[in-house]
Amino acid sequence: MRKTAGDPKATDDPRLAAGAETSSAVRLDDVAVRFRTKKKDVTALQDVSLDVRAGEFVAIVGPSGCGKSTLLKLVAGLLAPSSGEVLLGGERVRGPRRDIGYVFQRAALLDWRTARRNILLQAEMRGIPGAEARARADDLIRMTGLGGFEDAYPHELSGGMQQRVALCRALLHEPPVLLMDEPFGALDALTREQMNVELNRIWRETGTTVLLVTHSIPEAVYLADRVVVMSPRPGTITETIDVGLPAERSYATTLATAEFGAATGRIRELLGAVSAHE
Ligand SMILES: Nc1ncnc2c1ncn2[C@@H]1O[C@H](COP(=O)(O)OP(=O)(O)OP(=O)(O)O)[C@@H](O)[C@H]1O
Repeated sequence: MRKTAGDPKATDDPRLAAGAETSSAVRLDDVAVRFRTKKKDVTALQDVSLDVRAGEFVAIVGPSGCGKSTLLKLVAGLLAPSSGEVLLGGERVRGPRRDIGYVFQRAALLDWRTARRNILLQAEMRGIPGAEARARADDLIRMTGLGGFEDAYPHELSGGMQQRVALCRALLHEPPVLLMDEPFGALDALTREQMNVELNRIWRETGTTVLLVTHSIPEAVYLADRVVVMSPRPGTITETIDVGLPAERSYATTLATAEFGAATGRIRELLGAVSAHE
């Protein structure tokens, strides 16, 4: 059951649109990934099964090299599983998917384009009509607090602002699924907190399903409905933790809740137990 602060029926949360609560947005069935290199074979993922509901926010944590990025690449169709099946919106993923948004640790903006034109690049690549794309870009610029910086070039923006531009670009085509690979890892602690608060709001406003890879346990618990904890390579899912917090979360209040303490404690225990065996 999705958690909301009040009566779910009384909200106009887009994530509660007809049927959205129960339908599967992303599904991995008994997936394994093996890489063959000249020197050795590496099993990156093994026995991974995961079902993410439409509108859900799932965070993935685990030790370095456990296959978190590999998992996102499978969902994006950038990589095929060695065995098992990956489904996006109920459809088997057979190649690169256009109906996703992807945000990486580095914003990867084009230096010679303004913030606005970096965002609109997504529309150009997809052939989204100009007027529609501009209106959507304006909405996103407002939503992410970039107003006033539309015409700035990347070097004139802070790291946090550059990541906001990358987020707008990833959301321009209204993807049902947003994949985020350690998107705030390069930001200072304060900016990272601000970005967490903004991402929580954007997630609620857009109704997008989010898969977030992060090395930060507090970030995972503050943002997610569920946190998937992975084991070292070959990456398997050790445990999935239901955070049990309402979707709308004030930062300071959330960090002081018993649910936040219990979830972060459990994840630390799992990851600690993992490193003790390494
Ligand atoms: N194209 C590839 N060829 C060979 N091995 C690969 C390839 N891509 C990933 N691997 C290996 O698969 C394993 C999982 O890599 P992946 O990048 O998914 O881990 P990760 O959990 O995201 O790591 P990190 O937290 O350090 O970013 C690693 O051992 C990595 O070296």
